[in-house]
Amino acid sequence: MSAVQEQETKKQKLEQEQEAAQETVQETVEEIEQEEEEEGYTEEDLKLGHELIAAVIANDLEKAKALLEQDADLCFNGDDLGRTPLHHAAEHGHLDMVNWLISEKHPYNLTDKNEVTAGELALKNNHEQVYKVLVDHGVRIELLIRAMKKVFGDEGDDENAIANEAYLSQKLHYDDNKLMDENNDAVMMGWEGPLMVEHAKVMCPKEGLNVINVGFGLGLIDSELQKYKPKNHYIIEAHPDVYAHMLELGWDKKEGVKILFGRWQDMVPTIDIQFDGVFFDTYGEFYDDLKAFHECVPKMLHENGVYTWFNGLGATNQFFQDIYCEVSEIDLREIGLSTEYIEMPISTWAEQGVWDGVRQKYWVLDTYKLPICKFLKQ
Ligand SMILES: C[S@@+](CC[C@H](N)C(=O)[O-])C[C@H]1O[C@@H](n2cnc3c(N)ncnc32)[C@H](O)[C@@H]1O
Repeated sequence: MSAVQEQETKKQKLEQEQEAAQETVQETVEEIEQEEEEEGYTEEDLKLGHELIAAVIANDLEKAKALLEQDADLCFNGDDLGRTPLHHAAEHGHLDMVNWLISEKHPYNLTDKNEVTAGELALKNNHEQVYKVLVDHGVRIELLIRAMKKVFGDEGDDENAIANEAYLSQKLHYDDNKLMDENNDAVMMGWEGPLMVEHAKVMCPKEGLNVINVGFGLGLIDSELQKYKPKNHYIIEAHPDVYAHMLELGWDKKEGVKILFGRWQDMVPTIDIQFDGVFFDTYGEFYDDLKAFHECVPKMLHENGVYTWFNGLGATNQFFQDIYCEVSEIDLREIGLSTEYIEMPISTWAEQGVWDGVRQKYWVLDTYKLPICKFLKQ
């Protein structure tokens, strides 16, 4: 067989495999949709479901296995709180039961009627080992989903760009130390001030450095960075209202400051200097955008420089935050950067009246995990 023929055969085989895999995914999606359509449980389902929950609470693995064989719903959530077997196993700290449930493909991320995850129940009840198993499993699943998206393609990229464009075309307003969008969602809030002080400190520990901030918002981090008299202080900002606000405040006239007005996706490729400190904090973007920015960093960062980013990953759920922080660390390691999370207490978000007039609270955690990324040592 010639090399060309061999390649063609391989290509055909690959195409067949991809088609078969796509069909399997399609079938699974259809099955899930059908299950979702079927409303409520039959009496038999309820009986088996409650028995399964009882077996899980009693840590009776054999009984639980037998019930599953009799077709009990692995994710039965018919109790008052809408908690699944994994919630109950995690709450009671039954490690073997947790391991069995996830081995049976119980999703790790189901929430109850109060948006509580199994992981949070393990954490709240100090079941450290169970919590670690759940976090590790969550990380594995997220990486697997990532790998599948790579193989089968992901429409997410286009959707992300559309969401960011939609944000950028909205009218914004500054209001009482907040930057708000048209829907009264907060783009940036003053309670984040202490976080910005720390980010500035780690990326710009002395005077005369080259620094860049992506996303001006309230200008909190930029005001902090100015205190260290940077030699070059680049700021990328894409929203016309924010840009106009920056000009009103005279940011374009500050010594060393260079404003790049546009999306970072378009501005970063135009930059021809390297930075001692890089900070990233945008809005109307998703994890894939953050990851795409991570990938730009090795070109922008001086060999001894520090890269840090606003860590709002899973910020309304400690369990999800711990999973996404690990996923991010893995993503960053893949592009040659180490990550250390410095934990700092944060309480300003919980002060009286902070969220008044804000449609959706985007933060509930008492600890902030501030990421410090550097080039991995060879
Ligand atoms: C959360 S605020 C930044 C707050 C800032 N760290 C501070 O200390 O005040 C996010 C900013 O990113 C800007 N932004 C959103 N998408 C952007 C993009 N693709 N490129 C550049 N800036 C963007 C927003 O307009 C907004 O000003």
